[in-house]
Amino acid sequence: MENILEKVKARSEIPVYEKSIENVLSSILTSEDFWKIVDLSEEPLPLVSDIIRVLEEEGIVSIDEGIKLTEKGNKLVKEYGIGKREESICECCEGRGVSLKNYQDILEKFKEIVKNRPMPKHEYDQGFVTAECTISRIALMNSRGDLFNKDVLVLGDDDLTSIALMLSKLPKKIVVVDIDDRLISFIKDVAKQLNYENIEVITLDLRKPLPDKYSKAFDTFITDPPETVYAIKTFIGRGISALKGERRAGYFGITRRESSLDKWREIQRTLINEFNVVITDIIRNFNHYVNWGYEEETRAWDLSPIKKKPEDIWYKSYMFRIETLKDSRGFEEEVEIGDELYNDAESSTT
Ligand SMILES: NCCCCN(CCCN)CCCN
Repeated sequence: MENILEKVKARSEIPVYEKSIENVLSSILTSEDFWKIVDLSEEPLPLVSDIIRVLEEEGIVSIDEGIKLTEKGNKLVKEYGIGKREESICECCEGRGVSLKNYQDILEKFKEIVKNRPMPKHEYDQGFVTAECTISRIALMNSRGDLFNKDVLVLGDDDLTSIALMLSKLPKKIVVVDIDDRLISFIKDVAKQLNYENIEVITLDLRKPLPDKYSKAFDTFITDPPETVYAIKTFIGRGISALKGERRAGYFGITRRESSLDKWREIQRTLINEFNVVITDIIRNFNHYVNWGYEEETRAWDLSPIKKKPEDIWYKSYMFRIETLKDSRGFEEEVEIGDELYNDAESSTT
């Protein structure tokens, strides 16, 4: 195992541990599909690709239709006591911990309305979550008292969470900002169809600070940012600076696909030490992303050992909930960056 670890370290910019290799081997015991192996391993996609390359060089896996252990590979996992990865996800809530029993009518209406939604754009790292996930977000936020009669801010909305919020009739007011005019006009049209007045929909580039009128104006924000350090500051930092004051809530998705645990620790440091908020929830794989269609254009495709588009949902993120306390603060500066907003050593689907 030592020599495998050294070889992967030589190839990858991403921190790699023995556990990273164990996670990949354990996932290969469960599935020979690359996307599923990435999903189960919970290591960043580029690192999984490097590990599989080294395992192939060492004759531990063979790659043809799928990724499989060789005789030598089976001996290795026995020697190291590595077993197959069993997830045991709850069939009822898909692991989210919220029931949609009281949200069935909203779910059906939402599915109907979004049938002709704008398709994901690679340019903006778009990739929307399933309808069940979007409505589960409403159930989750409502369960924490963060929606009823509250002012809610949606920072980036290719998921169309704002439409689910309108259907719920829970918020006092909704403000949606997005960089993509297709989404802005789609959401505006739906608001008109629903005769929903308490919503503002505006085009904004979050590299710039929010307009003053949105500073300290909201009780709750939700966002689903790219996962570079800049994106965490500009999406989540803006959200926090938009909250009215203490004991307000923020929700956002963070993946293991594009963020190593080393990056998770940096993100958590930023939340605790820079923004001075508290993390109240981290719900594993709460967000499930529908395959977005531009796979072949992404680095993930180049890194995949087998050029086969994913069939099932493999890309998921954890839902974080934070609350502000005394002297919590957001991020108000402008950032002069280009695609570093979307790309770093660990990203691969942006
Ligand atoms: N590039 C395809 C997947 C994008 C996922 N990221 C944007 C999601 C917007 N709904 C978010 C990753 C989790 N923060």
